[in-house]
Amino acid sequence: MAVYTQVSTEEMTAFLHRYDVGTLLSAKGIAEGVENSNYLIETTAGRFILTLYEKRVNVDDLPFFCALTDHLAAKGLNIPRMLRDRRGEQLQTLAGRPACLIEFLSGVSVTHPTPAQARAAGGALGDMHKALGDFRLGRPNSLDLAGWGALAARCGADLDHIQPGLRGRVMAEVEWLEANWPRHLRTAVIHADLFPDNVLMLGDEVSGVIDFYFACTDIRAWDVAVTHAAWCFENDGTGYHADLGRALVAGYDRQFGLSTDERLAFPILARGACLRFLLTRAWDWLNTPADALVTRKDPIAFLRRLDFYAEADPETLVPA
Ligand SMILES: Nc1ncnc2c1ncn2[C@@H]1O[C@H](COP(=O)(O)OP(=O)(O)OP(=O)(O)O)[C@@H](O)[C@H]1O
Ligand SMILES: N[C@@H](CCO)C(=O)O
Repeated sequence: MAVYTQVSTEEMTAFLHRYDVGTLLSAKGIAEGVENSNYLIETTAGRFILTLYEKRVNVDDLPFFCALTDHLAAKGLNIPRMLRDRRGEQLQTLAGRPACLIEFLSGVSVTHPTPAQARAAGGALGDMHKALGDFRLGRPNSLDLAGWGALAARCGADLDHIQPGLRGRVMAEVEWLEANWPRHLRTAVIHADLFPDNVLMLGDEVSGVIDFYFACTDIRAWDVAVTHAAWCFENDGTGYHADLGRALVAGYDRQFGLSTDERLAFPILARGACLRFLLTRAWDWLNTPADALVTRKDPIAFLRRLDFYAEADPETLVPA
């Protein structure tokens, strides 16, 4: 359960008084998520999400995330806005943490997507990339190729405690990606973490995209590769579902589209995506405090995906 920071009822009540959102009826910690503390708040005016930003979110980046979500919501996409208090402020401090009150969107995250749902997710990603065409801000990706190398070095020999031989495999992959990374591809602002748990769905429709806290400027097609790796396998990384892969890319192509160069580089981008999640999960696996109410995610599930992409043929994976 991702509640790292406990907020007392008194603190919560005083916090809500800054906004025009009625009075507190209930506040429950949300079990899903690993990065931030999230509460579902019910007031006399409706439902809201309260997020307290933890470890990986840099407070200096919060204005970028506010501007990004405002931009996408203004374009009519189903993106929850970070609400403004009576003084017009979006960013707050609560229980000693940076915090935001966020619009609640209906919908559920799917655990076993159907091809129709994967197509809708690909379409939502394409819509986002289209809507970001005129977004002028940027944010460097701290979890890019250089960041993966640095994180791998910080995990060091402890990687072998997760699985014998993992350190050597990871270091070889970092080296291979450094030699082969498609640096010529177009960059843009991307979501960079579009896992099924960050997409809210009603039936086969996307009712919301959440969790923009890894959004950054990087290779745009890498966002498609991250989404592909997140949506098209069993949770443990076994069993690639080609029907989901085809549907997701078709949904994306319909709304935005991959170039020939992006298709050719897709397995390399996907290997980079797998390494990114393998490493952040490995770091969390090795460093999550014993008293944190959070379920650690399995790094090896992304090693299995990496093995798949290392053998994959771009023509089959993302046919034109
Ligand atoms: N705006 C929203 N409307 C409805 N539900 C939301 C909203 N924001 C978050 N949630 C719920 O809270 C859960 C956790 O949110 P979120 O994924 O942002 O947390 P996180 O700790 O940043 O997660 P992650 O591990 O995916 O990075 C989501 O799975 C969803 O159920
Ligand atoms: N979506 C990520 C967590 C956020 O980095 C994962 O499943 O590992």
